[in-house]
Amino acid sequence: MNAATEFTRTPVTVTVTGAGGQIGYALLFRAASGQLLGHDVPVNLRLLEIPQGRAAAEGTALELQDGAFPLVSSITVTEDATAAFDGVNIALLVGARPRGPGMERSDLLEANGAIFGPQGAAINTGAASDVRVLVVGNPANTNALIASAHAPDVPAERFTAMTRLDHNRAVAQLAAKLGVPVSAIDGLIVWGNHSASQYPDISHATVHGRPVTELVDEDWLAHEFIPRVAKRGAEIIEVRGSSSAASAASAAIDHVHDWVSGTGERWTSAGVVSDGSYGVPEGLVSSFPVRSAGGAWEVVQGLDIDAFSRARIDASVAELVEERDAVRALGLI
Ligand SMILES: NC(=O)c1ccc[n+]([C@@H]2O[C@H](COP(=O)([O-])OP(=O)(O)OC[C@H]3O[C@@H](n4cnc5c(N)ncnc54)[C@H](O)[C@@H]3O)[C@@H](O)[C@H]2O)c1
Ligand SMILES: O=C(O)C[C@H](O)C(=O)O
Repeated sequence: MNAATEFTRTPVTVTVTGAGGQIGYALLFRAASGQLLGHDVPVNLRLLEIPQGRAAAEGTALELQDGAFPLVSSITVTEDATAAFDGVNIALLVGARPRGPGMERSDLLEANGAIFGPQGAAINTGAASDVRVLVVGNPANTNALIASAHAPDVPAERFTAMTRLDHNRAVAQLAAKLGVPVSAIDGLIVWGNHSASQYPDISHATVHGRPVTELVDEDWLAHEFIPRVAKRGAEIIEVRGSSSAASAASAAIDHVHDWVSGTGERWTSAGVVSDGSYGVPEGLVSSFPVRSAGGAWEVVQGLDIDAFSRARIDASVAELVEERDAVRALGLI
């Protein structure tokens, strides 16, 4: 729509599913402004919706046009996954089926399998060779596993799940407790599933280079910090009346930006396919401590895991194994 005539770079194609929803509304404007991929990178924005969400996505597209973003090369709204993912470089899979009244967890997995399987297949067929996928829609880790299983020609490490919101929440809680800016904290980790079983781990974290474990007590850690971070999604729903949206969009921007641009020596957390590191079964999409270099995530290796951490990592990974086994039993992977 807006011709990015002054940019000589080929536009990067960014597809957002669930584009008519809350997160889509917050995410697309930041992608349009250059915060996702850089302030010199033009973008083609593809907005994928289902019929019920189409009008909202069309409205968002009109507002994106009205933003007159110099980096936006084109805006397309579609209900066709094949068209949405044709040539896609960055796929942000946000649209998902929320748990409805009377729905069991297996119903939720099955309903989302029907979304993420075909979307994975459409990515397999049409995506650009450098495609990078971030799954935001819940249950994010297992949805990423499903999508990846339907995209055998795309390297599994290109499918990731968002645990950056959990990471950011943990950093913010710790910074508030210690009375320091968030930028002073490094080495924090979120392990496992994006669910209440996740383990926000401070045992390797530093503040201004000093170990955080010297500054907080175990009681606060076990009874305040860990449950507060792990249940923050529920707290937001209770206070706000709907689930986190702008903070989730912000975390998605952080995840993709760091993936593409690199983290340097700093760590963050991301749901990535396990290579067996830290005893997490190979092939599961689990949250790990990661750095990004050369456009690829790498798990930070060689960390000592104490008994307190081991038990919590194992519990969250056990939940991921259960989810994987459930979607396997349903024939979704
Ligand atoms: N990983 C995280 O940290 C995190 C954080 C917050 C929310 N979430 C999850 O993100 C998802 C989206 O949240 P939201 O607040 O934007 O929800 P929302 O209900 O406002 O929007 C979701 C949109 O997805 C659309 N949609 C459903 N199925 C689709 C499909 N097959 N293809 C394309 N679009 C489809 C719906 O029509 C709707 O417009 C939810 O699953 C939520 O639980 C994850
Ligand atoms: O917890 C939820 O259902 C919403 C989301 O995953 C969140 O972490 O805010």
